[in-house]
Amino acid sequence: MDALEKLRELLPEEQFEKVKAIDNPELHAFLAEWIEWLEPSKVFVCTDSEEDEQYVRWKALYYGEEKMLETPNHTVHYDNYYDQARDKANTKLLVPGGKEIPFLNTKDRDEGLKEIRELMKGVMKGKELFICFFVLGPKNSIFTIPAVQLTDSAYVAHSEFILYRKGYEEFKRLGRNAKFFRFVHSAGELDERKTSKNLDKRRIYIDLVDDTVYSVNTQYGGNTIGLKKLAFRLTIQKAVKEGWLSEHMFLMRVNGPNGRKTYFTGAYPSMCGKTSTAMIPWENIVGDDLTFILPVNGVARGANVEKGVFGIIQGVNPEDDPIIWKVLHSPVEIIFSNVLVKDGKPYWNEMGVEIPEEGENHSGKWWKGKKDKEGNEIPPSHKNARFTVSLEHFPNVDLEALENPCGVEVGGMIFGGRDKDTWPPVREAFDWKHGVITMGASLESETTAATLGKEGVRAFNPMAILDFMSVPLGEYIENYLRFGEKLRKAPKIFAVNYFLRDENGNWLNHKLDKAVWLKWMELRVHGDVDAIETPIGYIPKYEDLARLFKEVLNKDYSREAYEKQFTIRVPELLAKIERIEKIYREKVKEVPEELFRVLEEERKRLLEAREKYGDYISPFVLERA
Ligand SMILES: Nc1nc2c(ncn2[C@@H]2O[C@H](COP(=O)(O)OP(=O)(O)O)[C@@H](O)[C@H]2O)c(=O)[nH]1
Ligand SMILES: C=C(OP(=O)(O)O)C(=O)O
Ligand SMILES: [Mn+2]
Repeated sequence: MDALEKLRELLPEEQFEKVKAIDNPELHAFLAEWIEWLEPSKVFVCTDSEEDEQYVRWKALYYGEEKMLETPNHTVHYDNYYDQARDKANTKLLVPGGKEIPFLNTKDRDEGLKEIRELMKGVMKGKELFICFFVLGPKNSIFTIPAVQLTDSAYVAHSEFILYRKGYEEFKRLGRNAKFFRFVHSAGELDERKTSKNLDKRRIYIDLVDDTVYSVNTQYGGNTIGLKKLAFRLTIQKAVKEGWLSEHMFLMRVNGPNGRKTYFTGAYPSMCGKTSTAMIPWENIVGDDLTFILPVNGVARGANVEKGVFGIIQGVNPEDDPIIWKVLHSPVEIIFSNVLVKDGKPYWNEMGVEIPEEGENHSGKWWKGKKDKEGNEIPPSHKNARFTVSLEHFPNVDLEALENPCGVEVGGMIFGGRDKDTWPPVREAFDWKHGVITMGASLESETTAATLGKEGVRAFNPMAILDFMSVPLGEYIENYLRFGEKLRKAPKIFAVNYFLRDENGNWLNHKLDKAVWLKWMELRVHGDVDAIETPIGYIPKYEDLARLFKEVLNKDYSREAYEKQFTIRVPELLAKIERIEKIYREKVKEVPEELFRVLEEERKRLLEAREKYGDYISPFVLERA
């Protein structure tokens, strides 16, 4: 029987007509196979209509995966107490023969498919299956990738409507030509709080052969929202094959002198400042998490893969994040997840206002001092609690850039992570290759609550992308290096570090200091200010930063603060090169030879500088040199 005939049997008339309207036999075969396998009691196919979106929103409430809050259009969703972050151990790339690839968590494809299919057999009995169509990147553009999501979680489908552009009409338009991604998700059996119950059987399997990702027995967005971190594995592979970049980067506009607009991308690991950088009130956000960068006529052009934000809520306060704060307190559509709720109002850690001493949170009924099974005190909200909201609601969104089918020209690319003692707050690479190798490929960052496991451990995390890497690292870096050669004028590369600490563990910078580094980088992209040459790149001159601190933050910036922050820390920098080199020599395969050459040159420059000036070199000393 052909797939369409089978679908006619499986679906009620009205739903069948919606899938039939898409002329794509491959899609029909995929849907027929999985509807039969999952055995849902009900199927709903979402078109791009407002009614269908409304239906999904309503179902999230009806099935109890979300609850209404006091403010209209606000809801709260809870994930299981032990399902609050990405599960790295159970996220696997399915590759034929189960080939081991350094740093990637692989599994034999046949075995993996067998296991996940068994876990999903009949898993939707008694549940409703939502079939949704979206696109990655702006519609009908050089960036567009269509995707279909199957899920029994109305919360997941609802989140996707907020975060991605609708794609039903796009599927209709593309017909048989659509090469599309597929996501199959089931939250599995739910407990009385409507959270996934069988966490021991939580699996996220990425089939790189069929561009399909399966996810089961989990609800946390990072594990389930197909178009976000699941699709990311597929797009990295695609980009490396086709010679472009798919990156874990924000995309933002920094406003220069006389109305000049310069676009920056920034790659920092999860929980290391992408959203809070892209949200700086006087600049403009285009995206906060995922960016596609294509070479177009010798220019790097970037576009946001998404149209919304799945942001970390802890620490959002009216002073540092006035725009997010305001949006979170306005009646636009928002899903709060894993926050504290009391009398219909959401609360979160470090929000800068008083928090009730009891209510409901990710642990169920909560009171101050409550402990979990492990004996740890449970804070009001989870560290990785989030808000989900469309970018259109932000007054600082650059809508033109967001929707431009050709994206925007990328002027600068930034790399950064949680580093307490090595990198200065901001510096510029000598050139593309130097930046890609000593900043991107050498990135390390302390682990955070965005993934399950121990926090605060310094970990190798090249381009902030290691958790999502789906090709051998050597190939990925090779593609990066070659990408720069396709450009007439490559973007400037910078590295930032917001997380320097002093001997007592205190931060050396305020959360908003990053706004000054951005203005400096914008000036550097256009050659408007000089800089100090150091062994590791160019750093700002004191005078320029002092002026910018005054102009941007109305703050005095002392010579002492500058000297402390921008001192070149030779021992730490040399130790880092050792670590990085060792990893690439011993663990990664087929590393481009130039990586070792560029690291060696950097080491030499550091050793020579140490000869002349000692271990800790003041920027003032280097300026005079
Ligand atoms: N100390 C310090 N913390 C920051 C800074 N920027 C962001 N954070 C915190 O880091 C966490 C993650 O930030 P976020 O921008 O959401 O990270 P993302 O996951 O990369 O988007 C939040 O708790 C922020 O409050 C900073 O400049 N300094
Ligand atoms: C969604 C995530 O992204 P980020 O923390 O980078 O915003 C995640 O890490 O699960
Ligand atoms: Mn973020």
